[in-house]
Amino acid sequence: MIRVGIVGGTGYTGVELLRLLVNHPQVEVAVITSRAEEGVAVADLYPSLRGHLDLAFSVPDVDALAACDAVFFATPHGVAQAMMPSLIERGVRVIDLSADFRIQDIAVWEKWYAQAHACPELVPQAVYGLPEVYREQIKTAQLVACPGCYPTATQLGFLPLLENNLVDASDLIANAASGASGAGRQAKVDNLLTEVSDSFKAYACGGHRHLPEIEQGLRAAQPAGATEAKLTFVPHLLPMIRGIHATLYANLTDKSVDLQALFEERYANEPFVDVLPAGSHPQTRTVKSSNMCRLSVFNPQDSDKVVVLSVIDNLTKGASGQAVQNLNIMFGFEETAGLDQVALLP
Ligand SMILES: NC(=O)C1=CN([C@@H]2O[C@H](COP(=O)(O)OP(=O)(O)OC[C@H]3O[C@@H](n4cnc5c(N)ncnc54)[C@H](OP(=O)(O)O)[C@@H]3O)[C@@H](O)[C@H]2O)C=CC1
Ligand SMILES: CC(=O)N[C@@H](CCC(=O)OP(=O)(O)O)C(=O)O
Repeated sequence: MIRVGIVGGTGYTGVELLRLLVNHPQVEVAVITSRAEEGVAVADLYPSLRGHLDLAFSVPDVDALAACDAVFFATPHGVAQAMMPSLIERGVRVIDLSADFRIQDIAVWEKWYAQAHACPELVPQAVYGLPEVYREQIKTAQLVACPGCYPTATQLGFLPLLENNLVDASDLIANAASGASGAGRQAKVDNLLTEVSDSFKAYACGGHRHLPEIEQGLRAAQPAGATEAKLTFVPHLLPMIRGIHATLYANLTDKSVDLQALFEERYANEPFVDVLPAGSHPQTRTVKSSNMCRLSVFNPQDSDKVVVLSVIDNLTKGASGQAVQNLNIMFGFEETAGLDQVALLP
């Protein structure tokens, strides 16, 4: 049994972590922080957890967190980097759900997040928490930077094509649509029911902060000498609570490959990636509240285009579920421990 702490327990990813961890056989949630809700019982704020967790929110305290085996940060960007040196120094293993340690080039991070990075010296030791690529490094990592939600759906869809240099990497396109919980729990007019429901829009078409993260991951997957991956990424807001649907496009440079077999073989041993039978279209509701990514691959009209469809739950495989998957890998637990929920349907 390990003791874990969660910094930032009142947001959507915080409560999603709790939903998963209260059923984890090897984890005790020992500390959960909120400055605004200090002293409030978790089950009073989130009655869904009544009977599952007898713990109150406390203000973040380094000594209390350092007494844990692992600490999750489910906080806005900028928070984890400020507390990280004192936890790392004291030997705690940290899983950061925010963007603080995802991007290796500090200048790129500072440009997209419009702030100075508080501890650039720890960035090189952060392991990017996409188990389908970095499982071996995650096993021994002290600091894991969990991928963003759009980057998870997009990278899993493009990886088999880029790893095998089968497409023109200089012209990749991702149209991805997210449910409103992707924007977090803070009340914003843009996310009111009356604003989101019964409508559909693109946003951040001129540039979204997940673009450099996705390109970094895609480039790392390419074989030496391949044309550098460049992506046009357009996020959209869907009138639903959870889920991401990414539609990915690329031009094939090698048409001789059996795309269905390629994808099936790439993910054959992955517990949380499901390649659907040829011709199937994945739906977000088939992954809702589960840690699965479901993919399908098409070569429409036998053209030179490949289209990949990729769905995840932004709060589970896109955030807290993937964070628990990383915890399991780091501590040598069964990778699926606490994560075997079947999607909620309808
Ligand atoms: N929503 C999603 O689908 C996804 C979110 N993420 C990322 O996960 C992180 C958490 O997102 P989300 O769950 O939406 O929650 P929020 O970003 O709304 O963060 C909420 C939590 O952080 C705490 N917090 C805020 N500021 C500070 C601070 N300065 N020091 C300590 N604690 C602080 C808040 O508690 P209090 O202020 O009371 O202390 C609250 O519990 C973000 O970085 C987000 O980008 C990643 C993937 C997907
Ligand atoms: C719908 C919506 O607003 N989505 C958010 C996703 C951000 C997110 O979750 O950011 P990280 O994964 O980097 O933490 C957005 O586009 O800003």
